[in-house]
Amino acid sequence: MPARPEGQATMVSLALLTEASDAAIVAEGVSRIFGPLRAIDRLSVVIPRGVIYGLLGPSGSGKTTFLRMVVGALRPSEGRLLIFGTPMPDRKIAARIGYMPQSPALYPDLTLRENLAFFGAVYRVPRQQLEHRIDELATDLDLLAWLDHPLYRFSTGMLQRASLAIALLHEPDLLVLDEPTIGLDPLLRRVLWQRFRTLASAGTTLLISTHSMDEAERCDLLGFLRNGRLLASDTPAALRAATGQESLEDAFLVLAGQPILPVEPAR
Ligand SMILES: Nc1ncnc2c1ncn2[C@@H]1O[C@H](COP(=O)(O)OP(=O)(O)OP(=O)(O)O)[C@@H](O)[C@H]1O
Repeated sequence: MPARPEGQATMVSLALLTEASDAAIVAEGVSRIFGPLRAIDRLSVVIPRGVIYGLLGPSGSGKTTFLRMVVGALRPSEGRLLIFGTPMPDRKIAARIGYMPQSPALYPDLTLRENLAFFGAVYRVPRQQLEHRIDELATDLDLLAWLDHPLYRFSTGMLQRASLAIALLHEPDLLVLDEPTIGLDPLLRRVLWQRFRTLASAGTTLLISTHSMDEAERCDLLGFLRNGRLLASDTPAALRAATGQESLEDAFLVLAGQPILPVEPAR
């Protein structure tokens, strides 16, 4: 009875095709090779639009390398990487992406307003919109009182928010954030995550790298990365269920083939 299985196969591949063609990010066997090192090793994933996708992995697992390929700053050594259906790197698509690198790339001697105006010109935000956008972002990110102060006077948390404001300036469709809340206090983390959720609800796709299990729990979808390989990619609940673990940390260890050591009771 070949007709039915064939029909089913067609339906499945059509479903995959539709999912992929509509996706924000499609990676097909993407690698990035530095000399003898495969920093990203044949990574395949489909990330739909309007979700928060977390990339979780230990230091050196390849998170930043993957993010840099997504924003077009690095070329894949192998495979295909499509953003909104277009192979990267591509200038037009890059203009639809907001990137917040791990260390804020800002001008410390300029005021926040001057930094925002500079990047606004780089992103070609129309002049008549720019002033309004600067005020809006400074209000949303609680930086209004600091708009005319130079950045060298800003705390770490304020710099993180300034960096996020710059990534959001041109209202990107895809926001790529490299450990955006590292070193921030819990209240500020919560504020930023509320902001991320609002953006996703409005249709923005967010790709966020993190070390933190607590943040991983807040993502719609999660990819576990280790030694450049994507070990699994699913919802946090599905990853826990598939591994039979209660915590994402233990789910990660199971998928990484590492032993789960008992936690020492507090003294
Ligand atoms: N330009 C480069 N040249 C050579 N090796 C590189 C380069 N960029 C990254 N690597 C190596 O690739 C591997 C992955 O690095 P990457 O920065 O992507 O990891 P990461 O998961 O983001 O780490 P962290 O959480 O510490 O930021 C590391 O071994 C790193 O040393």
